[in-house]
Amino acid sequence: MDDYKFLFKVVLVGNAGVGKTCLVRRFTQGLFPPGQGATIGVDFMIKTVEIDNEKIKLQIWDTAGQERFRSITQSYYRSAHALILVYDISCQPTFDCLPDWLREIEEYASSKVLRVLVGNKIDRDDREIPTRVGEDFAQRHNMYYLETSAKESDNVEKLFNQIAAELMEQARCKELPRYDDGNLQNMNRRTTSVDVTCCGN
Ligand SMILES: Nc1nc2c(ncn2[C@@H]2O[C@H](COP(=O)(O)OP(=O)(O)OP(=O)(O)O)[C@@H](O)[C@H]2O)c(=O)[nH]1
Repeated sequence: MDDYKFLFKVVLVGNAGVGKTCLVRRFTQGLFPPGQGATIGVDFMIKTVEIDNEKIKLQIWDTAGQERFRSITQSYYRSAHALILVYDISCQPTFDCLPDWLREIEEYASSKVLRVLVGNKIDRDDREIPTRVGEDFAQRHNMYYLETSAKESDNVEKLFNQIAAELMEQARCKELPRYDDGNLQNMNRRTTSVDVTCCGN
């Protein structure tokens, strides 16, 4: 029996190879897939989480980073409740492309979408983008910020659970709650609500 109270759509975007598929697989299946091939078009997975005794179903859309799939992936932005923009902390070009991704998001996503910037692969010792630089970028663009490792499972549960909690709170209160545990940094209060699919209504 599919007894969830909320259904939220979360879409991951970002350059090819930054680890979007690995983040999704880590969260939904608890594994770090070996020899992960590039995503073709769009893929999706489901996971139900429980927050404050409420079941929240997350429909997680994993988009291809490769340019040639861009027209397909753009069509998935519109219905997203949250967008996770991923870069690789050990690969400067993936960070340099963030403004291009933001332009895409602005053009194709809802203005109400919850936007989260994620610096992935923090297990690597060849970091090129300091945490502070990622945080600054997120703050300037009104995004949450979190660093993760899909490989080591660092902050992956936290990323999706915080998004679920935040969206649920927005859906309930029609505005952002006070956010004081510091888990997702650079929080800027938003006063918008999201259109939420809620099976209880
Ligand atoms: N060290 C390390 N490697 C990672 C991590 N996440 C992903 N990778 C590696 O990065 C490569 C690309 O991972 P994917 O998850 O396929 O990247 P993607 O963003 O989905 O790529 P596209 O599907 O082409 O858009 C793979 O070789 C992964 O093993 C991580 O947290 N740490």
